[in-house]
Amino acid sequence: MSLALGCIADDYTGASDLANTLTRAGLRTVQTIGVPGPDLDLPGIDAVVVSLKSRSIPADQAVARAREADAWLRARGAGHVLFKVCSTFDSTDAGNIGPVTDALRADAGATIALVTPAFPETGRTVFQGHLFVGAVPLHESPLKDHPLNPMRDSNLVRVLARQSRHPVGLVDLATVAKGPASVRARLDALAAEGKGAAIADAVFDADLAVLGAACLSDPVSTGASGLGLGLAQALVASGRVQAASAAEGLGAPVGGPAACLAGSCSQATLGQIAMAEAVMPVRRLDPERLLAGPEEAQDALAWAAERIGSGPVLIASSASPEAVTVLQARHGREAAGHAIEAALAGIAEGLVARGVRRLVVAGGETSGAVVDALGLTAFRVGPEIAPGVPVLGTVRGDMRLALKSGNFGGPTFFSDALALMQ
Ligand SMILES: Nc1ncnc2c1ncn2[C@@H]1O[C@H](COP(=O)(O)OP(=O)(O)OP(=O)(O)O)[C@@H](O)[C@H]1O
Ligand SMILES: O=C(O)[C@@H](O)C(=O)CO
Repeated sequence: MSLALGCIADDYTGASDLANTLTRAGLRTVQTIGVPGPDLDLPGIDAVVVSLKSRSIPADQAVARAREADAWLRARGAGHVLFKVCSTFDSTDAGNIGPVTDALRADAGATIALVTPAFPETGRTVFQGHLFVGAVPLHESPLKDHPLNPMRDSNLVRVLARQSRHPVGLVDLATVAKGPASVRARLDALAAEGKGAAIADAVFDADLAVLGAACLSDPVSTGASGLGLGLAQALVASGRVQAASAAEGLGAPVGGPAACLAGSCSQATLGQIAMAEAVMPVRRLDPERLLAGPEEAQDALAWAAERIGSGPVLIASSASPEAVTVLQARHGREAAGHAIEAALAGIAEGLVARGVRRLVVAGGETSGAVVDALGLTAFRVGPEIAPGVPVLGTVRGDMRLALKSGNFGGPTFFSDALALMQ
C-alpha cells in the first residue's frame, strides 16, 4: 500500500464528509475508525481518512492522537497529510486546530501550513480571513449556539492565532485568483516572516483547485473537505492518481431492520427530525430522565423493538438551543453532552443487538460515540446521500451506516438516507 494522500479527521462525520469528497474526485478511499493496527492492508487504495474523536477533547490528547495517525499514514507512503477540521472551524481558544496543526507541521519539518475551512458547495466561504456560513458571518450563524464549541469570532486569522504557538498570516483572494504559483510565493514569504500557518481565502470551487495545487508539495495542510477536493484534483491532474470511475460498490445489500439516532441539536437536524415524523415513528428522549439513569434508554429500546420489524424508527435527544441551555445550566455543558452521547451509544448497541443492520446517526460527537460503542474499525465509501454524507459500508460487509454532520443534509435526509442504505 502506497498512499497518495493521508487524512486525519477530528470527528467521524467530518471524516465521512471528506471520504465522500475524495471518492467523488476519483480517489479510492477508506475511512478508518481510530488509528488502524499494523496489519491493516488496503491494496489499491489511494487515500485513507483516519477518523479521530478529538475535536472537543483536551489539546494535548488531540495532538498525541493526531501524531499517532500521522505516523501510521506516512509509514504507508503518504507524502501529504491533511488535518481535516469542521468547515465551520468548530473549536475553542484552547484548541485543537492550532495545537494539532503546529505539532504535525513540526513533526514533518514543514515551515508553514495552509489552513482553510472553505467548502463552497455547502455554503462555507472565506474572504479576507473571515468565514461565512451562507450569507452570514460565522458569529451570526447558528454555530454561535453550538452546544460544545460555540463560534463567536468570524476572523479565522484571529481565532487560529489564539490557539497557536506561532503567528498566523493570510493568503487573500486576490493572491489566490492569480494561481498556484502566486499562492506558493505568498506562503513562502509568510514562512520567511516566521508565520507557522496561513488562513487562505476561497469563495469558489476553482479557488480550492488552486490551493490544492499550491500546497500539495507541502507535507501538511489543515482544512475541511473543500481543501480535500483541491488536493484530490491536484493528485489526479499530476498523474499521481488514476481517477477511479465512480465509487466502487459496497457489495451485496445487507438488508435487515433500520434505525436513526439523533444527538445533533443543529437547526438542520431539528428540521429533519420534524420531517421524519411524517414517515416513521419518532421517539423524543427526555434528556433529564436520560441523565438520571438507564430507564429512559431502556424504555426507548423497548419502544423500538416493538416497531423495527415493521419499518425504520428514529430516536432523538435533540432539542432547541433554549432547552439545551437550560439542561447545560443544570448539569454542565461537557458533562451533559458526553452523558447524552454515551446514552445514545448504548441505545445503538441495543438496536444492533435487536437486529438493526442499517443505522443513520446525526451529529459528529454522537457518531463518534456510537461507532466506538459498536466497535467498528473501517468503512468503504458508497453513494452520496447529500453533500458531505455518503453511505458507508463496514469492511466486514455486515452493516450500512450514514454519519451525518449536524448541519448537513436536506429536510428529508433521514428517509433519503434509508432509501440508499440497502
Ligand atoms: N437535549 C440536549 N441537551 C443538551 N445537549 C444535548 C442534547 N442532545 C444532544 N446533546 C449534546 O449536544 C452535542 C451535539 O454534538 P454533535 O457533534 O453530536 O452534533 P453537531 O455538533 O450538531 O454535529 P457536527 O459536530 O457534525 O456539526 C453532543 O454532545 C450531544 O450529546
Ligand atoms: O466540515 C464539516 O462541516 C463536516 O464535515 C464536519 O466537520 C462534521 O462534524
